Amino acid sequence: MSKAPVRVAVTGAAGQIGYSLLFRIASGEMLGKDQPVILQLLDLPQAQKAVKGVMMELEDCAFPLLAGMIATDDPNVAFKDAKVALLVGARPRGPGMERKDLLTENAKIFTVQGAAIGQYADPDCKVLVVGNPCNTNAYIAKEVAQKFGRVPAKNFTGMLRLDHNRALSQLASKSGREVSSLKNLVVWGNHSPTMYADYRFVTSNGDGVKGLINDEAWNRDVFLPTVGKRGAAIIEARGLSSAASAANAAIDHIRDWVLGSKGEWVTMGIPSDGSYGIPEGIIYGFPVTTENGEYKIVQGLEIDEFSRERMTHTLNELLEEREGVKDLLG
Ligand SMILES: NC(=O)c1ccc[n+]([C@@H]2O[C@H](COP(=O)([O-])OP(=O)(O)OC[C@H]3O[C@@H](n4cnc5c(N)ncnc54)[C@H](O)[C@@H]3O)[C@@H](O)[C@H]2O)c1
Ligand SMILES: O=C(O)C[C@H](O)C(=O)O
Repeated sequence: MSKAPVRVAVTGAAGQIGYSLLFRIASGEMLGKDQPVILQLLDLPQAQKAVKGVMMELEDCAFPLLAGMIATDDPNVAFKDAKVALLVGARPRGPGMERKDLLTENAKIFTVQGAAIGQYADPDCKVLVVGNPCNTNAYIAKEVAQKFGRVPAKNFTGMLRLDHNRALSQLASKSGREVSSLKNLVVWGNHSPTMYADYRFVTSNGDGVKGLINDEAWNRDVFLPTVGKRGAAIIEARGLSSAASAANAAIDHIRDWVLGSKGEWVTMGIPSDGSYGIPEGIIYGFPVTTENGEYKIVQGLEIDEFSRERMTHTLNELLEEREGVKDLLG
């Protein structure tokens, strides 16, 4: 017997990431090739015509798993009974802008959407915030949703997976090992240039990759800046922020959360439970494994002095961002 369809809400459906994301969700790449989906597409009133165009194209793909679609400019409608919510819609960064320039501009969107999720989404709705600054936007949505006591705080996550994937590719090319052979990477902290891509535990077919690379200066002077500033490099090159790779990371994040990471570490921005000295509630990139729709932080990793310094630096940025939005949260 075929499975009941799952409602997936996607905001910013008319945008660049939306255009890369929706077709992959409808083809079963996110929730599995046997899982029908109903897409609930949210965008601004002025973007509704473009959303209709995307829906026409989705129709023209005749995806067997696409069991229905709606388009709306009302968050209360978009999130109704959603089991997965991808919060993509927000203004992207342009050339020369830092992510924190977007903070107050985009923050208001996430108070409204947090309230809608808190009231109308499925109580087990898994929420991924992609719109930047995504950690703090996820924090806002989580805090607002908690006022309604339905969707738990742990279900609100931010996207660090693009940074994780970027770091994997850099490590594969430096070490000469296949990307698929690399295990146990962590990206700690904020999705911003302060993130700390920590490859101390990475192995490839049983070999330690740090030992294979054996170049501490490369870590500090090439690897960390390349991963941290990759978003800006793409904006510089394309004139637009990353879209297909961001959509790909969103698919990876939700797929692993829902279907399991099979023992492998993945990075998710999640509300801290106090692990590794990160204050509770802050949305911070942690290494997790996932099983049965739940994530668990990988515990017991040694934090050396360099790592602690980097983890504190990215945490401080998140604390500053939290301070910047505290008035919005009342
Ligand atoms: N976390 C990450 O790794 C990552 C990576 C890439 C991009 N991003 C971010 O994702 C966001 C979207 O990027 P994009 O390139 O698709 O942008 P885009 O400008 O192409 O599309 C954004 C869409 O969101 C819509 N929108 C704006 N406000 C909205 C609201 N209140 N409700 C619903 N929809 C709304 C716009 O109308 C537009 O259709 C940006 O904030 C960007 O910085 C994050
Ligand atoms: O860097 C940006 O502003 C876009 C996105 O967050 C990215 O990392 O590509």
